[in-house]
Amino acid sequence: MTAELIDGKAFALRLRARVGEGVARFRAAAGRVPGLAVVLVGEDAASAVYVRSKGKATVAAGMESFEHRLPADIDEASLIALVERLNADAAVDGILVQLPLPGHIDAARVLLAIDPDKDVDGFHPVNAGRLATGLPGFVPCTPLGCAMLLKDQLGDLSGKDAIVIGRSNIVGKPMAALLTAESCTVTIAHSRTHDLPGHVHRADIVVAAVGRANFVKGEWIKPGAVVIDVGINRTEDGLVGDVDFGGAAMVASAITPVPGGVGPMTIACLLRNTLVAAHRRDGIDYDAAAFDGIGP
Ligand SMILES: Nc1nc2c(c(=O)[nH]1)N[C@@H](CN(C=O)c1ccc(C(=O)N[C@@H](CCC(=O)O)C(=O)O)cc1)CN2
Repeated sequence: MTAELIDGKAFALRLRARVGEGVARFRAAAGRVPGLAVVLVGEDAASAVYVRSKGKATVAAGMESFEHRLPADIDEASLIALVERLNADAAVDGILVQLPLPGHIDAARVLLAIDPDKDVDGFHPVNAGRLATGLPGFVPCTPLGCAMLLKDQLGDLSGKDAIVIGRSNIVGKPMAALLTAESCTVTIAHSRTHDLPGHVHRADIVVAAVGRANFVKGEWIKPGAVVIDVGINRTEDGLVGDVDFGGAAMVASAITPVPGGVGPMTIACLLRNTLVAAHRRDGIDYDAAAFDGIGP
């Protein structure tokens, strides 16, 4: 292996510590602590683990955590009614509905019910529009974390050729918008892309978010490229990313591991977004650019 390992776990711990300091300053200025409400529907084991981690991290940063666990057979109207109560709750700065939701619930309708100014996941179409047009809003946590790692690794991203493999609303599209805002030349690749290896081979930055184990091969990577692996695939060999790590690490200049790369950044960025939400709601100045240098 020749690539440098991008330690997302360590970066996330530093970011969480900075959020904790920001919470202490907010508390002194506002006389209250930020609050994050997390809604979990059903018994999905991985989701339950993520929700528990979010609650613990929220409390560790000095914020208040409100956890709502609902049965898998809850109807959509009752879930939306809970979201509306949280929208109106003055102690709640951020609202997050853990995904995936059970099949009988239309996730898009539920996300639409969240007040965009409390949408710390950044999934509401209003926040997608704000990101696309450069207005202040909330950026989804996983791509925000990827962008932070990239800027930390490369500094100025301007003029870099970047490829984002995957076009989901949660990762691919916001990732492409963030890279565009950083003046990269961005290709969004997907299942219909012709000559994917050729596209990847031209990129200085590769962000893989396809959800297929070891999908991106080492020989596709341009020598010296930086590779960000968003995939979390459970296989018989354990947890692996979307990138063939062994092959890619031979040619890339830097690469995120799975686990310990992008994943931990997701929760750290959620705390960061919640702190930003609290500042905005109370009209307290918060220089997000000075804090992490990324995003609106
Ligand atoms: N409402 C949301 N739902 C989901 C999101 C989200 O951002 N908002 N993202 C994912 C799940 N997720 C957080 O919710 C998440 C995934 C992975 C990790 C992480 O730290 N992964 C570790 C490995 C953990 C493991 O062993 O399973 C790593 O990569 O090192 C944190 C959060 C889908 N749903």
